[in-house]
This record gives sequence, structure tokens and C-alpha cells, in this order.
Amino acid sequence: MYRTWMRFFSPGPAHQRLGLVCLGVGLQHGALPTVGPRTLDHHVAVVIRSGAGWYRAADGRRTTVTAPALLWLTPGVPHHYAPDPDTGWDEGFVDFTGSATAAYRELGYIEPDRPVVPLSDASGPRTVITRIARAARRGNPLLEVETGAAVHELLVALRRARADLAPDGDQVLAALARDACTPMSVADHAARHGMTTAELRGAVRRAAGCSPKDYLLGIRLGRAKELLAATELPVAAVARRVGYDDPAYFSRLFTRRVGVAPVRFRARQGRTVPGGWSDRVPDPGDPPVIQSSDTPWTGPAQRIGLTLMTTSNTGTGAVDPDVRHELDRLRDSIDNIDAAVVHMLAERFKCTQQVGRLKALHQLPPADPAREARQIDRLRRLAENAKLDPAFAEKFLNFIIAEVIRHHERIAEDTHNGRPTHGD
Ligand SMILES: C=C(O[C@@H]1C=C(C(=O)O)C=C[C@H]1O)C(=O)O
Repeated sequence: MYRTWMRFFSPGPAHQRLGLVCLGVGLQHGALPTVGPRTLDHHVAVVIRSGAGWYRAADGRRTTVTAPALLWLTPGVPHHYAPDPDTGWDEGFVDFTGSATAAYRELGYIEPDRPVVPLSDASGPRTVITRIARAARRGNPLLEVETGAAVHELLVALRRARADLAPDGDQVLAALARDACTPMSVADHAARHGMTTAELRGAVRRAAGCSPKDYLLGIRLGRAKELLAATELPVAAVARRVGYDDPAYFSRLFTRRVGVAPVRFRARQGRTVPGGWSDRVPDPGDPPVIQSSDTPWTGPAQRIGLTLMTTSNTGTGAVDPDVRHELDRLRDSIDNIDAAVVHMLAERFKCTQQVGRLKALHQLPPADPAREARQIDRLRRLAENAKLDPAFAEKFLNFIIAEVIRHHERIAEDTHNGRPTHGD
């Protein structure tokens, strides 16, 4: 016994030019009949979320398939598979084609040589397949574009769910991303992970589909674009902030990859920022949010029906007195801790102001990315030991350091212009 549901579509030439089109989607479970041997002219991702079965390749080799798993059916590659008749399996499949599949192969998202891919969890890909199935309803005027866009998402979800790539590669990438803007070389990064450069290259290629150099360049240029668009820092300062001592070299790299020079990129981004340009370095991991305030806010969000919470929802209403007591007790401690945090921060800023004045006097740059990288490393370790989220600790330190650097830049400016420095 089995149950099956499927839909097929025939996108026209304009949709084909999008680069990726969905040709069909299906959801089925039970002891499904054997598929093949057959060969297709397009791609199919078969995501098996429960059950077991087998897959036989063209050379006759048989592989056991245990959920959660992915079967790749790729053009021109013969395949033959079925669930075990006793257990059956539960699968979702998506048929697709298009010129973009070549790039996905190059990036390692589709591997025709590895038709059976163990997944660590099928729920992410399955959610996307269900969305495609919903978009496939008859009469949906956006069907082709909506399902095509979802195939891109499916490829990302499958890549993320692959059991073989999980923690190691991700950890290496996370560490590279964290230190991407320090002047560390690829060899330095490899050494930090106890790897040879070749091993690092292999790990990054498997995890991100590109070389470490390319991966670091992508992050550095992204950060540089943010600084160019959101601050007035001179290009040389932007170059330094993202790890290049030589601004001319930075400009050449930027121009080659982005297609326009940094100054030109900034000019093109030129737009009116409410409240003017900011000299604060925005933290990409912590985008600005609209704060709630005591005065009712009458901005566009309200005009579209968004209301911000402006009062405490644990006020004087009907709360059990014991709960109220416990809440008050905890909040007393929170208030004390907040006071200590403020006092400690004030002391820290007193020290950093002195560092700023020393730097200005001796013409040292306001920021020291290598020192920051060491501090972040240390703080993450401390956070881990203290059972605090290391990513949060890193964000918190970055937030403080950004403010310190802003002070240092101001002190340097004041010193060079002969003005008395701030904070005296
Ligand atoms: C305070 C300094 O200046 C900057 C601010 C830092 C901080 O707040 O800890 C660290 C490194 C510098 O980018 C310093 O160089 O020590």
C-alpha cells in the first residue's frame, strides 16, 4: 500500500531564462513501486524523511538508503531504487532544470557522483518541498517564479542538512569569518586550526564551495561596502578596517571584484540617511531596530498597523502575589547587576580614553584589529566556560570596541586640529 500526490509543470522560455525552473513536485509514502532502471534529462532531488530502502547505481553497486537521506537523480546518470517493501518510506521529490544547475554543481551543492547523501535532518528541505507543493496549486499566477525561487531555497536547505559537512567545516568557516578582517594570511588561518594550507583549502572548498582566499575576500569586501555606504571613513581607513594595509591594493581588488572603484561605489550608494551620516561602525550581526519608547511613536510602522509595545505587561494587573514577589526579587538583583555593569563600563572607558590620547600623541591608528581579534578569542573562551553564548559575548565586545574606536578617531581629529580632547 502506498499513497502518492504529484504535480508537473511546463515553464515557458521566459521562465527558463530565470536559470532554474521547477518541473514537478510530489509527496508520497508507503511501499512505493521500484523506480527504474531509467535515465532522465533533468535533475530530481528525492528527500526521504523516514523509512529505508536501496539504490542501485549503473555499475550494479547497491547502497542501503536509511532516512533521513537525499537521492540525487541527475541528467544522463542511470538510476534504480525503491523503498523496502516491509518498511516503505516517506519521500518528497522536486524535479528541476536550468542553466544555473551548472553553477550549483561547481559550488558542490549538487554532486552527480554521490547519488545517495545522508542528511542530518530532513525537516528543513521537507518544509521547502511542502511550500513548493502549496505553490503548485492550479490557478496560481506566480507558480513558475514561486516554485523556481523555492528550488534555490531547496538547494540551500539540502546543503545545510548534509550530515557529512556539519560541524567541522562550519567551525572552520565561522572562525575564518570572525577573523576575516584581521591581516592574517591564509597560512596563519590554517596554522590556527592545526591544518596545512592544503587541508584548509580542502575544508573550505567542501564547506563553502570556494578557496579560503575567495571566502575571506567575499567577507572583507562585504564589510568594506557596508563601511563605504554607512560611514564617512576615508577609503584608506576602510581598507585598514577590513585588513589591508595598502589602500591602493585594496582599491584594485575591490574594483576587480565589484566592477567599480570604492569611491564610485560610495557615490552610487549616496542617499539621504535620516539623521545624517553616521560615523559609527554598524555591526552587521546586530542591525538597528526601532526602540520602544514612552512617547507613542507615529512613524510609518504605525501607519501600516504595526504597534509597538510601550507599557510593561507585567504592571499592576492580576498577577499572583507570589509570582509578583519572585519577579520583584529577581528584578532587584537585575537592577544591582546593571548598576555594576555601568560602573565597570565607565572605568573601562576611562582607560580606553587614555589609550586614545596616547595613540593620538604618537600618531598610532585608532583601531588595532589584531588586538581586537585576540580579545574576542579570549572573551569567547571565557564566555564558553561561564556558559554564556560566545557569539553574544563577541557581539557585545564588538559593540563596545566600535564606540571606543569612534572616541579615538575623535580624539585624533581634535589633537591634530589643536582642540582640547573630549572626555577630560
Ligand atoms: C583601546 C584600544 O583601542 C581599540 C579599542 C579596543 C578596546 O576597546 O578594547 C581594542 C583595540 C583597539 O581597536 C587599544 O588599542 O587597546
